[in-house]
Amino acid sequence: MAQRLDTRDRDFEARFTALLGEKRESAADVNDAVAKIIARVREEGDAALIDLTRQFDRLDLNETGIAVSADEVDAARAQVDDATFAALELANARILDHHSRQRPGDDRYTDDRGVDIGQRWTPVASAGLYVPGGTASYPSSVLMNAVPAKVAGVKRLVMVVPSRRGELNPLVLVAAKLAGVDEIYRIGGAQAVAALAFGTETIKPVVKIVGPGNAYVAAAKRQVFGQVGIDMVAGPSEVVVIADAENDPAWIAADLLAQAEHDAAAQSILITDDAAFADAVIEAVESQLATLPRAETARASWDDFGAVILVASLDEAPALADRLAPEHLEIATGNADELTAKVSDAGAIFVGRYTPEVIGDYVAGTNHVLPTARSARFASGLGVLDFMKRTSILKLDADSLKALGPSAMSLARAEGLEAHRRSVSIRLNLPE
Ligand SMILES: NC(=O)c1ccc[n+]([C@@H]2O[C@H](COP(=O)([O-])OP(=O)(O)OC[C@H]3O[C@@H](n4cnc5c(N)ncnc54)[C@H](O)[C@@H]3O)[C@@H](O)[C@H]2O)c1
Ligand SMILES: N[C@H](CO)Cc1c[nH]c[nH+]1
Ligand SMILES: [Zn+2]
Repeated sequence: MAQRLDTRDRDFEARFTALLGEKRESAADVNDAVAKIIARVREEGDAALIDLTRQFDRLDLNETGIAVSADEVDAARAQVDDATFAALELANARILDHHSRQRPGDDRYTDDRGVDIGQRWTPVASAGLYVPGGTASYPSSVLMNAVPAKVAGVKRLVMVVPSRRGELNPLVLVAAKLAGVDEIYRIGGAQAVAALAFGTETIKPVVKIVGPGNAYVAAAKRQVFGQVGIDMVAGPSEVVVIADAENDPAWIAADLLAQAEHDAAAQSILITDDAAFADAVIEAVESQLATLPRAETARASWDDFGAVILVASLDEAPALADRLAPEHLEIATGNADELTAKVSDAGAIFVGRYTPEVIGDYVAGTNHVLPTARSARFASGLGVLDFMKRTSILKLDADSLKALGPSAMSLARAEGLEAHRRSVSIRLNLPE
């Protein structure tokens, strides 16, 4: 069962601090193994991909080819029923709509010294999208990663997805086509990340790699950073639910389990001001676990990392939420808007009793790739800006150079950089 805390207990601060410091990811050191895999892909290219895929995914790429063909993608549609396809189309359209609003604007103006100054946004030339395929497959994550890239204007979008024993979820391929992915390769793990970063005979390198994955994928992304850009390294899922006693305990229990079923290392936390309601939610979690297909995973997550925090007043909840900085925060209280305004550190906030986090996972339109492990204190969810970069633009004429140049020369002299000083003075015809 989840641990219980009460802000009125004398040991609360110590226990809450321990909860914040908890490491939920495997401590196993995968870095050395990943470094070796990356080195092999750099040296041997496709041959390393073929060998490592045989070893880790039990698939012979000599038989299937590394690339997924357009015919295979088209054939996948026939394996998806119409209702599921319609749901995918709705999700795609809403994610597209919402992310279109994130497109940044360029800026160009002339300041009071006559300097023409501004900034311009351009997309990265190519992006690699890692789609996990080890233990579960996530068509929704294909859309969440690919759509913002398309909205940003990325010209070449490359997807990698492991195909264990040759199996590929047809909905993943259908989602890739819907979102406009250009190339798909049936490889996974650190070798796929290395191929995207350095290229092989078959795969041209990309300039940015995004997408969630297991510890090997995360370590590989960290190791290739610099050669390519990466998004955040998102870890196991988490949710904090702030709820008053007016909720149906079964609804709140369902929300806690929706996160717990992702991963044994996922974390679900309830904050409430009513002890009897807390008991009722815990009871509902137990009864729902009895019929949950992924009960083993959800049970492990709830028992090992779940928590129920009792507060004297819900006014205490926003500060606790900020300290937890969760990936997802649900606020199911009568004054949900008021509490929402008081929280600043959360990846995404779901406001009110009728906004389960799961709607954000699939069809709301907001992105479900969000910062975990308290990184919402400094990071944001995946969005259009992750696929763009900003270039500043300056244009001076003789007069504006005369207006600004002398100050630049003074600062250059102060830094002992004479060539810098001369680069200005030579244009202003000033003496050496
Ligand atoms: N935050 C999100 O939005 C989000 C969404 C979906 C999934 N996820 C997370 O992504 C992860 C997916 O993990 P997964 O394992 O199912 O799939 P995965 O595709 O990330 O990993 C499978 C690959 O791992 C490599 N691998 C496995 N064992 C290895 C070993 N011993 N040595 C070297 N390489 C090895 C293999 O190459 C294999 O192809 C989960 O933790 C899940 O919670 C997060
Ligand atoms: N909740 C996950 C992100 O934390 C995303 C997801 C995909 N499918 C279902 N849920
Ligand atoms: Zn989810």
